[in-house]
Amino acid sequence: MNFEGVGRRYGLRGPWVLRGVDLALPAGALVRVEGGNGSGKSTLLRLVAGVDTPSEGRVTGRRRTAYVPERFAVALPLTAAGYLVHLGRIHGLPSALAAARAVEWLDRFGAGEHARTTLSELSKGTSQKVAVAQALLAEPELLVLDEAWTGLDVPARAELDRAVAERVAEGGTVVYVDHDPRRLAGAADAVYAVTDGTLVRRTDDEVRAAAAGAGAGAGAGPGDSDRDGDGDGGGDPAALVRIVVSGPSGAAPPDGLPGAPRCEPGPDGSVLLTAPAIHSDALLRALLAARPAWHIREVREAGLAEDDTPARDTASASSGTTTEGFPR
Ligand SMILES: Nc1ncnc2c1ncn2[C@@H]1O[C@H](COP(=O)(O)OP(=O)(O)OP(=O)(O)O)[C@@H](O)[C@H]1O
Repeated sequence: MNFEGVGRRYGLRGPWVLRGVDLALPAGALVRVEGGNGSGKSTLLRLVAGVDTPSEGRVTGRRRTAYVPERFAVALPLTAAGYLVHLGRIHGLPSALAAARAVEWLDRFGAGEHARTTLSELSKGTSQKVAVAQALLAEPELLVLDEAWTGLDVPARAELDRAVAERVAEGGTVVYVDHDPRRLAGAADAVYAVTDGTLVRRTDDEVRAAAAGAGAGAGAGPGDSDRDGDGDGGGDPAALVRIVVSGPSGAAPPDGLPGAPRCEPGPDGSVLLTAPAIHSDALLRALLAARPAWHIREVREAGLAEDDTPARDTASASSGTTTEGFPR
C-alpha cells in the first residue's frame, strides 16, 4: 500500500494536520509511528486503516485491513462472542470459523469467561481485549493498532506482542502507535515520526539509539515479563515456551538469543526453540529483529522445565543458544 502526497485537514479551512505524506507499507513489515500528543498519529492511522479519507493526495494498493482504534466503544446488544462472530462474518469468515476464532482469541487474551457477557457489561480492560480480538480474528493483511496495548493486563499485552509477531511472520503488515518506546523495540522494520504536520522516517542510527536509550537489552516491555502481574518479575521461572521458527535454509538460529533457547530441528525445515517463558517476549523480539529474518510460525506454552533442560537456569540464561543438529 502506498501514500502519495497525502494531506488531511478537518473542515474546508481547518489547519492542515498532515501534509505531503509519502509512505510505503510493504507486506511482512512492522511499522512504528511516533510523535507528540496531538501531532496527528491517530489521524494518520485512520487514513492507513481506511476509516478516513485524505483531503488531498492518493492512497493505492489497499489490502484487507483490520483496525483497533484508540477508543473502542460499541453500543450493540450483543455478547462479546456474538459481536466477534458478527465482525468475523463481515470480514468474510464462514459462521462456524468465525465462532471458533472468537473463542480462540478470547481465550488467548484471557477473556474466555466473558464470551457470553454483553458488551455494555464488560470492564474497560475486557472491552479492549474484544477490540483487539475483532481485529486479529480475520487474519488481516494490514493490521492497524492505535495504542492497542493500553488497558490490557500484562499477559494480554504479551499475547498481543506475540499476535503481532505472528501476523508479520505470515506476511501481514502491522502499523502501530504506542506511548511506550519499548513496545516491540528493535523489531520494527521502519519507524516514522509525525512532526510539524509531516511524516519523517527515522534513520537506522536514530532507531538504534532510541532502542538503546529505552533500556531494551534483554528486557521485555514495562513489566511485561511479569506475566502473572504480581510484581515478582514473571510467573513460574520453570515455565517454558516453545517457538517454531523458520529461517534461511539450513541455517542455525542467531547466537546470543535471550533466554538461551534449546534449538532442535522441527517439522518441515523449521526450528523448535524451547526457552523459559519469562524470556519469551525478548526472544520473539530478537527473532523479529534478526537479519536475515526468522519467521515465527507458532508460539505455545510448554509446561515446566525438566531437570535436564539447559534453559531452566534463568539466572544465567541471558545469552548463548544451545543447538542440536545444526551445522555451525
Ligand atoms: N475529528 C476531528 N475534528 C477536528 N479536529 C480533529 C479531529 N481529529 C483530530 N483532530 C485534530 O487533529 C490534530 C491531531 O490529532 P490526532 O488525534 O491525530 O493526534 P495524536 O498524535 O493521535 O494525539 P494523541 O497522542 O493525543 O492521541 C489535533 O489538533 C486534533 O485536535
